[in-house]
Amino acid sequence: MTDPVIEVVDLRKRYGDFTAVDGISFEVRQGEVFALLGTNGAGKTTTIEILEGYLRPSGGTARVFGHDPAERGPFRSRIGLVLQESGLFGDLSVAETVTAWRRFTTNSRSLDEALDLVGLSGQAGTRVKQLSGGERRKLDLALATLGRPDLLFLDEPTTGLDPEARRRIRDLVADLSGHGTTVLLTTHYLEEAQELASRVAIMDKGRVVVHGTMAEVLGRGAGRVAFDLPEGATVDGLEVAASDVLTVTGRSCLIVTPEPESAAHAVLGWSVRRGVRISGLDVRQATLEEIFLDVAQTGAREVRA
Ligand SMILES: Nc1ncnc2c1ncn2[C@@H]1O[C@H](COP(=O)(O)OP(=O)(O)OP(=O)(O)O)[C@@H](O)[C@H]1O
Repeated sequence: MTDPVIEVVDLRKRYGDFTAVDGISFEVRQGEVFALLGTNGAGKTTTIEILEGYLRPSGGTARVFGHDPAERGPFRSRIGLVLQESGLFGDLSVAETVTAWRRFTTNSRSLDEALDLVGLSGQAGTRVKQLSGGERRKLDLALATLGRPDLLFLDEPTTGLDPEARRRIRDLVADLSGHGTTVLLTTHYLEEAQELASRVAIMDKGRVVVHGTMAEVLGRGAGRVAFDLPEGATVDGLEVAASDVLTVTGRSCLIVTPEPESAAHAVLGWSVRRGVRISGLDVRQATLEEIFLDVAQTGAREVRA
């Protein structure tokens, strides 16, 4: 296997007495989209800023392409950044901004290609200060991808965007990843992370509490089996496993279960035996959002997939 693009081992960051990052470890491998998720204040931005070389850790190690991220080496030209706050000159037009950045970017995309990539061609002449919040994020992304980086840090790249713009950015990230770009993504849109990321870490209070491939992480959460009873029927005789929780609200039934397939078998067997014609049977794994909410509610409970 190739060396990891990012390697974090027992990383710590203290601000005075406060520990913002409390001994986290993870790896990001070449070509993957890695989602670093967490509650507000969990320590994601602090971690990213260490990886970007803006902050020094208080302990542990962080390596990017095998280097200390604070080094000013040539490896830095392989990295693109979209920060939560970007400092651009409001009086320049979009085209002037991209043109200025092209001057100090090696192997740069053309102006037209850069704007087309993020859907900003129609705003080439607009001043930066007149862009909407979403258009501004698109410009950030155009600048971050101008030099065709091997590694892209995306800190909440779609915050404030409308659904169509978010879809476009999602497609762009998937496309960049498909062409070998490694992406470290933070977002509060969990369905976005679930769609894009192949691996995920969820942070809470400075610690990584869930970590693994997306399939491993989703497989650890409780799944759902839902169905509707016919008029007048009850769930009498339906036996669920000890780990399952069955809730009946009117005619709607929901089983929360670590084994959704087995629970669905039990429901179907019961329905045939008893002659109860159920409808709307829906069987699914936990979503990333449900797992995230579980983390947020139960706090820092070390779960490693
Ligand atoms: N310079 C600083 N001095 C003191 N505390 C800080 C400093 N920067 C961040 N913190 C604290 O460290 C904690 C982690 O902050 P961080 O910005 O990394 O969280 P986050 O996971 O990115 O949160 P969000 O999702 O809200 O952006 C927070 O409690 C924050 O208040």
